[in-house]
Amino acid sequence: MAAYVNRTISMMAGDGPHNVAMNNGTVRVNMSNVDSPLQIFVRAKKKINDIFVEIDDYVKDAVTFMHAVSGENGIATAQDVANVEAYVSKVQAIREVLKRDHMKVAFFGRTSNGKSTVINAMLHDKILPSGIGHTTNCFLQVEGSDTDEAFMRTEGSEEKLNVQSVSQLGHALCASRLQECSLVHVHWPRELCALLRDDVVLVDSPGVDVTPNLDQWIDKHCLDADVFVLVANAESTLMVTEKNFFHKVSTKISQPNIFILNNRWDASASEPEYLDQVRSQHANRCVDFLSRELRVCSPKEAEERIFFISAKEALLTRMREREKPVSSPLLADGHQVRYFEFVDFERKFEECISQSAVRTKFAQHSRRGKNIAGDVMAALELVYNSSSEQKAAKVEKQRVLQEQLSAVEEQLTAITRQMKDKIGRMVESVEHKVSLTLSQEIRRLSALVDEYEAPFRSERGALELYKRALHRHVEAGLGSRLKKRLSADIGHEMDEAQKEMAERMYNILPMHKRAAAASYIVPHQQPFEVLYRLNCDNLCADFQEDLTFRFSYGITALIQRFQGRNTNKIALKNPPTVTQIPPSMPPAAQESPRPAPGVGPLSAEEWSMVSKFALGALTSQGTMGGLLLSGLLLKTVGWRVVAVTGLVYGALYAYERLTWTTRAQERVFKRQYVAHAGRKLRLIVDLTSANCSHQVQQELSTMFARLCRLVDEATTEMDSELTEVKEAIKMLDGASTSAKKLRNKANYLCHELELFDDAFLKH
Ligand SMILES: Nc1nc2c(ncn2[C@@H]2O[C@H](COP(=O)(O)OP(=O)(O)OP(=O)(O)O)[C@@H](O)[C@H]2O)c(=O)[nH]1
Repeated sequence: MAAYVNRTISMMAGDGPHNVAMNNGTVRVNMSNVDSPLQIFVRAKKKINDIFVEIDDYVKDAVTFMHAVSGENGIATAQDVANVEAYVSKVQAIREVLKRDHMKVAFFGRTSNGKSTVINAMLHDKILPSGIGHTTNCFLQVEGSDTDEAFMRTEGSEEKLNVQSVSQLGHALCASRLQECSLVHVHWPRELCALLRDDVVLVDSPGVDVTPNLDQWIDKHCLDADVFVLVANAESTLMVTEKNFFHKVSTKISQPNIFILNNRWDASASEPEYLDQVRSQHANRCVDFLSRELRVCSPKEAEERIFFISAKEALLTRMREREKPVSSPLLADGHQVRYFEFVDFERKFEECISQSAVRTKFAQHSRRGKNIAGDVMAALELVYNSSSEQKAAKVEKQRVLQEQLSAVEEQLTAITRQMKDKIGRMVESVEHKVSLTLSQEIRRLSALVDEYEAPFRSERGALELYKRALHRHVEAGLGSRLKKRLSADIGHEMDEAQKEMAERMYNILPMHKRAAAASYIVPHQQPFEVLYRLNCDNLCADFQEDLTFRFSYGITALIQRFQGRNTNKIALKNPPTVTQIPPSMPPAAQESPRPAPGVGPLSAEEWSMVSKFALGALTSQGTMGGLLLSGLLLKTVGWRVVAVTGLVYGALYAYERLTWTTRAQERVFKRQYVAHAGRKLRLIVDLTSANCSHQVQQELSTMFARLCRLVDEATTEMDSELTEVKEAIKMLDGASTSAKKLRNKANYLCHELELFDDAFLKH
């Protein structure tokens, strides 16, 4: 009772939630809901919706990111992507639920206690059918419509029905009755009602005394209700059927918020003498019911949830206020107090439903939002760690590659320089060796020619055949000798040089390229052979033998011998260079007369003139010279000495003439051939040795170039690998930065949800 008085005084003083003004006995209530406790729910809903929009964007960004770092990039697996992707639909589902989230209040009570009238009063309009007897046939849910249009829909149907038909459909007396458990949605323009505007949904029910299916009701219509209002009849008292219903509710719902309205309190105006006692009796029973029987609140809290009202008067007042036509009689005494209590109920109800709905609906959303952000953050954390680890590994690989690359380049430069020097030295050495060996072989050319033993005939045709065969013999003999002396030696040196080259290159090559270089280290199957061409046919094409018989002691031979000795003396005074004349010439070669023009006491021309003169003088018979010379000799040595000398001379001549056989001719031929071929071969010593050294240079340079190509391929591979590594580092850097940003955004979202909890859930 004290609470009732205090509440009434408070209301009268105008410090209630709605501004109240008295005007000619009519109560006016400010319809503005700016200060309404329902705004807590409205603001909370808006806030959590906004946060979930951000979570939605965040999860989509995370999915895009995960796709980008999966697949070829290999930072995230397909499973990681799928895990994050699953949150997109989850967030969408929560957003859908959030859109539909509202504050639901369900009205229960016996038939004709005035449930529909209470709802109509709260909505400031006569929306639901009411009347004496059993009126409400099914569950009627009044909710806000986003349009100006008022309409209704039956359960499971999208068809919009005229709202006027609610009085038929929901009326128990209507012919087309619905099942009592079925639900009819009544959509009423939000702008016409503050409660609906603030997402409050009011559910009217048939009387709890008209059905045995209370469990079905509860399962279908009560589990998501934030507040229950028991509309009792103040003219009687709480009935067992009503109590039973709420006992069932409290077994299925933990700590339901229950308000008890003792309606029809206007009846007390006709019996004012028992007003306080009846009120006190009702109040005590209700407090006892809530606190002791149902145990849903303390007795003190229960006192705050029990009201004595007249819904009929409240509705009438509000209809008048809105200047709606009403056919109601004059209001009974005390109607203002009852109206204030009705308003007080609304205020308490709003506070309760707002807080309850925020807690029951948004707490779980907030929790799920944090879980989602946390899970996505964990997935991103893994990506961040993975990308950071991979990046560190790539940076290390980049460092190693750069070091390898510069080491290979440095070593290649050094090896190239050293190999160039080595090849140069080898080329010089081979040139010298070939030159020396060929010269030595030329010196023993006479032995080689003497070894040739084909039958010799001086006839022209046979002689030509003999010459050609001799050319081939010399070619083959010289060739095999050179080959024997040079190839093995130079080949060995070549092998050693090539082996060294390959080994040094092998060491700077990466492992997978070494096999190719290793093939060069294996000694050659075919030994290196020096290639040269001694074409005696061409070389000695101008060889012209002279097989004419010449007496050794003839005047001409003597003069020539004398001339040759002098020439030799002259030649010895002016020794030839090594390349011109080898140090030890074969005797046959040395016998060959060589003119030495412009040296000595007599020039070659002078000697020629003298010999011609002498010959001319001695060989022309009957000339004055011959006579003179004969006379001079006879006079000086006597005719006997002349005769003996002539005899010996003639004998010598005869001997030589007789021994001028084919064999002797062959010897002369070979001597002439050796002299000529030796001279010609000496001319090609430099060329041949240069060719051989060039061949060696080619061989070594080609192999070195091949090895360099291997190194080049390796460095190219390393370069491209380095480029790939750099690109991977760039990608991983971007991935870890993005993962970090997204991870931080999850922290921000969790923080936002914490702020939401602080603002709306922790009071
Ligand atoms: N005197 C008086 N009559 C009321 C009050 N509230 C409702 N009534 C009347 O009681 C009758 C039943 O009201 P309803 O609102 O239809 O009652 P209900 O609980 O919805 O009834 P059902 O829909 O049948 O369950 C109507 O004639 C109302 O005018 C009230 O506070 N005082």
